[in-house]
Amino acid sequence: MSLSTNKMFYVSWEAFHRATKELAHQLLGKNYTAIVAVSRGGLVPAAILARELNIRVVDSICVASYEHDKQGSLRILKDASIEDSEQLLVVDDLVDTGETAKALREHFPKACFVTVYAKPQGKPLVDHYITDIEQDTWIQLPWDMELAYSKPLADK
Ligand SMILES: O=P(O)(O)OC[C@H]1O[C@H](OP(=O)(O)OP(=O)(O)O)[C@H](O)[C@@H]1O
Ligand SMILES: Nc1nc2[nH]cnc2c(=O)[nH]1
Ligand SMILES: [Mg+2]
Repeated sequence: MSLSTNKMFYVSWEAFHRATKELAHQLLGKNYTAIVAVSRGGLVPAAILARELNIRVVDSICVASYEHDKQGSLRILKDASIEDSEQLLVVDDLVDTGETAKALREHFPKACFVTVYAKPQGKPLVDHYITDIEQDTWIQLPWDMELAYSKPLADK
């Protein structure tokens, strides 16, 4: 979905950290040995999961989604150098339409694909996620926001 919706789900750094740690709890004890972060959104949860699960091998795959007529296809700008395996965690911040997840699952068919947030359309494509978000809601992530003054209600 695009940012045309006015339903927003605002995520603070603290809430993002808490939800990602909850994801780490779900993955603990499963013996993952490496992480591939789906850049850019997956970089932040990947760092948190690497710390919590004591995983020191962390790589990234850099992708860009096409817009307009080629919607759904994904361009790999830089591939990961880690091989696909059942001990590999592929991490993204969220799944929306599922197009990114679909392409990454094809790229890493053995790996475990996880996100922090999932919308209904993309949910079947993730192995683990923490928070359900409605399809028509835009997730505002903390790195896309800044603190700003808010007028008192009486002045609005
Ligand atoms: O399920 P989908 O509809 O494919 O959407 C999910 C993808 O969209 C966002 O990335 P985006 O392409 O905005 O780029 P970024 O991570 O570089 O910000 C998000 O980080 C996921 O990777
Ligand atoms: N920040 C953000 N990026 C997205 N990419 C696809 N869906 C979303 C969303 O809801 N929020
Ligand atoms: Mg992304």
